[in-house]
Amino acid sequence: MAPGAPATSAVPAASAAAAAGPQDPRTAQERRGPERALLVGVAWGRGGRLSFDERMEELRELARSAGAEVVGEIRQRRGRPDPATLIGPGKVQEVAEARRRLEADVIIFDRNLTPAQQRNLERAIGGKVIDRTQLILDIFAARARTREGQLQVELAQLQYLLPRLVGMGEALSRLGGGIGTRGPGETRLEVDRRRIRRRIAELRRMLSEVRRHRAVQRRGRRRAGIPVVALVGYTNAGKTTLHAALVRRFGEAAGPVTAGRDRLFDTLDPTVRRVVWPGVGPVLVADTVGFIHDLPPQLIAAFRATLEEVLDADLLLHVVDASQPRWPVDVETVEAILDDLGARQPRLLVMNKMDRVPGWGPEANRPPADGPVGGDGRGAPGAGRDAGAVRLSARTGEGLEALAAAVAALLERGRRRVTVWVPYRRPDLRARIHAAGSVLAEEPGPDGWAVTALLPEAEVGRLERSGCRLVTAAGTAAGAAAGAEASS
Ligand SMILES: Nc1nc2c(ncn2[C@@H]2O[C@H](COP(=O)(O)OP(=O)(O)OP(=O)(O)O)[C@@H](O)[C@H]2O)c(=O)[nH]1
Ligand SMILES: [Mg+2]
Repeated sequence: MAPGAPATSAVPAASAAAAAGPQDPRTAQERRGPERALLVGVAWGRGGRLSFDERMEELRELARSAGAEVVGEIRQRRGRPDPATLIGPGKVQEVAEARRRLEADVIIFDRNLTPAQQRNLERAIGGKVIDRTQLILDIFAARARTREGQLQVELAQLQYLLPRLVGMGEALSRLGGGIGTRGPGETRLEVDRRRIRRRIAELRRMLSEVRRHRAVQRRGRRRAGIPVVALVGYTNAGKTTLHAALVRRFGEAAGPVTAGRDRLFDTLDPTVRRVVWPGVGPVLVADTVGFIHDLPPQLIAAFRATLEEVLDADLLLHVVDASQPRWPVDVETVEAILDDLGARQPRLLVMNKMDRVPGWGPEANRPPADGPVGGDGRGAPGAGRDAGAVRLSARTGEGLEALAAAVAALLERGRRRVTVWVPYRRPDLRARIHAAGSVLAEEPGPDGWAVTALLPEAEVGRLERSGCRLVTAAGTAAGAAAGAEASS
């Protein structure tokens, strides 16, 4: 690979590109389909929890999910990263040559680049260089559907961009239209930076407005007292597929359910659907954005509010792609992010895609007679990360009953299912029941409400002392209403 060698290439698309000529104003995409990406991986020290291969495989998936075609991959192992260019100078040359040879439109680094490293690399390589964070931001930008999601992504992008605007034109021209376009002088840049800061402030204002609105919705939901179960987990674990399966199986009315797609970060905005959970009653099931290792900090910050809303749930179903040997690492990654977000509620591990695990049958889930459900089909229950997990296939629906039972048990844990009679003159007590537990049913009687709810034991005693009457320890709403009438 002599420097300056002619850009001969075995790639058929090259001839189309050559025919288009250097003056062709069309973008790479218009000329020849997907953007051609060259991946660069760097490993140093003992590496992280994922192997080099696993990280590069994930980068490949991310690039594919962003709509790019991966045309090559270059790796380097080093004692430590080069402060100026991350990879060594010789490797930079190799990447520059590969870019020309493979006619790559974009070089994607597996590691996050400082603004200076990115600038140095773009100069030396002579093409667009982006890092993993920017790749993920691009995917998010393409996926955001709700207004809040779009505002959050734009905010994260601008926050990422701001420190990269220092004395450079490439980053600006990369934006295409919109904020600050190509070839600015220093003065122009100053203006653009100001405009970006103004836009960031504006986005923050709009987001807080949207969030106020969400808070109102959430309060309404709390008042309704319906338990919320949120599906969380690594990207591509099968959350959306499981969400759809649950809605199909337990949903009230058949509505449009979107199926998950095999691409990373397919779901960006939380989707909440109401189902009737066996043994529990109405339950809201929320599908959420997937997590990934080394999640860009800008994105955590931007999506914090959305995630916190979801983390308000009564129970988290942590969905895992159990068909991947690396699943324990993914579990750790997700648990760590949940801990960071301050998630306190019970979590149930759901080992998904079991249809791909040889030798599995849904009977591997022990009957939910007592205690945590699940059990290891292959090893001793109670041992390892998957202790107490439920195994299922969201795709085939096998194992959904075991999940249903496990969730019902967890939602009732530490709470008692009671029907209490609340006199009409004590709306405060009715409000207290709503605040303290999950209301399953309410029926008006001649002189009070019969409220059936899952309540903490202590709260049941407090209510009795305050003038509520326990109608039945457990029973149907209809029976409770009859009881309330009889006792009035
Ligand atoms: N074989 C098999 N494939 C599954 C199963 N569940 C999901 N998948 C596939 O896995 C891929 C990802 O599924 P999704 O439901 O989109 O995953 P997700 O967790 O919602 O992903 P993000 O929204 O990107 O975080 C899709 O191609 C699904 O068809 C399963 O039980 N078995
Ligand atoms: Mg999804």
